[in-house]
Amino acid sequence: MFNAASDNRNNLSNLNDSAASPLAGYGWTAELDELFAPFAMAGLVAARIVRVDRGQCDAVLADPETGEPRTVRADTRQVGDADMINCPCTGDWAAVDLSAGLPMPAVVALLPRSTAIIRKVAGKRSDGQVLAANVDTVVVAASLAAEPDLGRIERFLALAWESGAEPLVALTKADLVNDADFIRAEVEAAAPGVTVLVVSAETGEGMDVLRACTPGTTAVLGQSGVGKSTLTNALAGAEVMAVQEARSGDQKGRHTTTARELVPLPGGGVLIDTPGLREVGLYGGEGVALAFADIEALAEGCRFHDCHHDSEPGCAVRAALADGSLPERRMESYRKLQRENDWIASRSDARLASARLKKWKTITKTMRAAGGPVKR
Ligand SMILES: Nc1nc2c(ncn2[C@@H]2O[C@H](COP(=O)(O)OP(=O)(O)OP(=O)(O)O)[C@@H](O)[C@H]2O)c(=O)[nH]1
Ligand SMILES: [Zn+2]
Repeated sequence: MFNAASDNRNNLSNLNDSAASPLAGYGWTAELDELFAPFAMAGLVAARIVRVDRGQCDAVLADPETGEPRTVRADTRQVGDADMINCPCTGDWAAVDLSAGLPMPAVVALLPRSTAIIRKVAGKRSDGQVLAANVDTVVVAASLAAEPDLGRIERFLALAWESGAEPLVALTKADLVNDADFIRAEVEAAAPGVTVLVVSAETGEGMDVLRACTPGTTAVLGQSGVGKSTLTNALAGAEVMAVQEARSGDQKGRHTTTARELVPLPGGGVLIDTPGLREVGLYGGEGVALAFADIEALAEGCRFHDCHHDSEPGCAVRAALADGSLPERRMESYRKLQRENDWIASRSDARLASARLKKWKTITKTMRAAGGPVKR
């Protein structure tokens, strides 16, 4: 006899198959096939989160009826978490319950992330916030139309390295300057091990190389007005993101992108456009060391392995500063970001300790209410 339920499950597992999956264009992989298998068995559907709002999200999934990618609005309250880092975000892979009877589809689980771009939230608090998940390449966009802010680029790169994704710098609006190569060399010195591309969405310069450098999932980070949305539109070959109206003079304009959006690209891969970030606080980790790999390598040559590069004899870092091969500006930037990282690390310890204390208090309270630990 025809068994609708098992037939439906077969369909679902076919749809979730990496190569055949309609979500292949959204970054679905064989590894995700495996991770998702238990959820597929439970009749849940795999989806990629395109954007999040309060308690809800837009997620793209393979429609079980048509097999075509479809965007659904889904409730995310079941996967909400007190720690913002664990909350759903753009780029997350999710298990969605499409069962009839629910007021709307619901996200019931998030799959483990391969990478995550995390910043410290703005202001004095030390909490982390995920900007995008499961990203392969982070494009740090900076405009050639203004003096390059190397410190800011270094900060974005530290964040990018820390995410686990591959960083890349795109210097935008090349059509507005004549000395792009000079600026590129300056930026390259502040970005060891990172490809620095010169692009113009206006003339198309460098866009093919950028396209070739960004397979899989790419997130674009950068200040407001550097042309992130324009890049996204150029790569998507369509007006998917609203672009600012040019403001005369500074080429900066007002803030337009308000949400992180995941956009499929015609040649494969997806792009996550992010709103221009005013504050990009670091959230600890190895990102700073990776972004300043040149200084870390110099420090290997210091006489003392715990050299602070202050007044110790035989300091290779100070020697490089003295002969000019390491710019003072870069050294100061390194120290500043390191201090920031240390501060966040001390705060995380404090936070963990207080969370543990709270948990302990609840346990003791429960035990007391129950008449103390059971004695045998
Ligand atoms: N000449 C020139 N102008 C560009 C280029 N790319 C972007 N612009 C202009 O720069 C301005 C800002 O572009 P957006 O793409 O909105 O910048 P954004 O980084 O997305 O800004 P937010 O959404 O606020 O974060 C707009 O007026 C664009 O037309 C380019 O390659 N050449
Ligand atoms: Zn030293």
